[in-house]
Amino acid sequence: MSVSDFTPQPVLRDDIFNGQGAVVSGAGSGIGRAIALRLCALGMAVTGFGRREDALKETADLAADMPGSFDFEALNVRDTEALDAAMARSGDRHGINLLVNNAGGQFFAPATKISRKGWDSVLDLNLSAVFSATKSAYPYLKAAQGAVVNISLSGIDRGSMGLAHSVAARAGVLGLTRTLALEWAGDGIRLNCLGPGTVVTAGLSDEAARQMLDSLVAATPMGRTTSVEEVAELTAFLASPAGALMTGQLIQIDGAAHLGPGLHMIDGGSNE
Ligand SMILES: CCCCCCC/C=C/C(=O)SCCNC(=O)CCNC(=O)[C@H](O)C(C)(C)COP(=O)(O)OP(=O)(O)OC[C@H]1O[C@@H](n2cnc3c(N)ncnc32)[C@H](O)[C@@H]1OP(=O)(O)O
Ligand SMILES: NC(=O)C1=CN([C@@H]2O[C@H](COP(=O)(O)OP(=O)(O)OC[C@H]3O[C@@H](n4cnc5c(N)ncnc54)[C@H](OP(=O)(O)O)[C@@H]3O)[C@@H](O)[C@H]2O)C=CC1
Repeated sequence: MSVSDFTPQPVLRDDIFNGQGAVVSGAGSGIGRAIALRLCALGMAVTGFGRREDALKETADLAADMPGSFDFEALNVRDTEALDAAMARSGDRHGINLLVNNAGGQFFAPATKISRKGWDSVLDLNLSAVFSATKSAYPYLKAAQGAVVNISLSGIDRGSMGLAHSVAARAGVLGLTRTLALEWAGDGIRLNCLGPGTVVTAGLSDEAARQMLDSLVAATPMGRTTSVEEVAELTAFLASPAGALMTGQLIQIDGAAHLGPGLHMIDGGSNE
């Protein structure tokens, strides 16, 4: 098994985001925290969203000496009213040059074991909340000619055992991303999806996930997991002038897992 803590060589100028603002959901842990910290290191004023105030506070402590800044709002992204109000506060404070819709997750279960309520919960978190956040950030993104990065999964085009709800939601996000890339191109707003492969975070730390890890790595042609820093660097790249003509894309950062023998065939649930 090869779990990666690979840290990419920085490729962006240290002050590239000075004077710019971002919102990152799920910034209190894992991928979202790594993205928030990288943006702060590059001079961005970042607002983090998440339900757990203590986790967001830890991110704020880690960002304390960085050139940018980190403030946060403890909220549930599924609460549209709270989301709209927090987005407006952040936008009014420092503008929104970048929105990162990272908060998300699901449970592994075969479709026969997913109740309608379970389906609705996963769709609400991983699709509808992304729509709400993006729509509510629109005036600020337009003013800044900004960018949106939606954190998705790799391999959503070929399905994934045990993830019917989540793959359907992420495919919906890709459709939304491409449609808004067309509708908002005239405003100078760009939207892209990033599809990480397996990333070892708290979200993948339960016993079932740990047991799957060897198989997940074995099904990844490049033979290792994706590090949170790699996802963060690519997010920053997409927000930078280097990504100026990139929009409507799903970029899979997964060591070719989506092409390989079958991350998607590893069964996280069982019909029994
Ligand atoms: C093989 C390829 C692998 C590629 C790697 C993929 C790696 C992906 C990793 C990650 O995504 S990391 C992030 C991980 N973190 C999480 O996933 C946690 C996220 N979970 C949640 O936020 C919530 O659990 C939820 C899924 C959004 C549901 O929230 P809600 O508060 O609405 O839930 P509940 O009210 O508790 O339950 C609603 C409904 O769902 C049913 N349910 C919950 N868990 C299961 C389960 N394990 N199996 C079946 N059903 C489940 C629950 O029973 C409720 O339905 P009813 O029973 O009331 O009908
Ligand atoms: N780890 C992996 O292998 C992969 C992960 N992903 C995706 O990357 C994203 C980040 O996952 P990862 O960092 O691994 O896992 P984490 O569980 O560490 O991160 C999920 C984050 O989302 C936040 N969140 C979840 N639900 C809500 C909600 N209703 N309202 C507000 N915030 C919420 C959580 O904060 P809080 O609990 O405080 O609300 C948490 O910070 C997710 O969308 C995940 O599906 C994609 C591919 C692979």
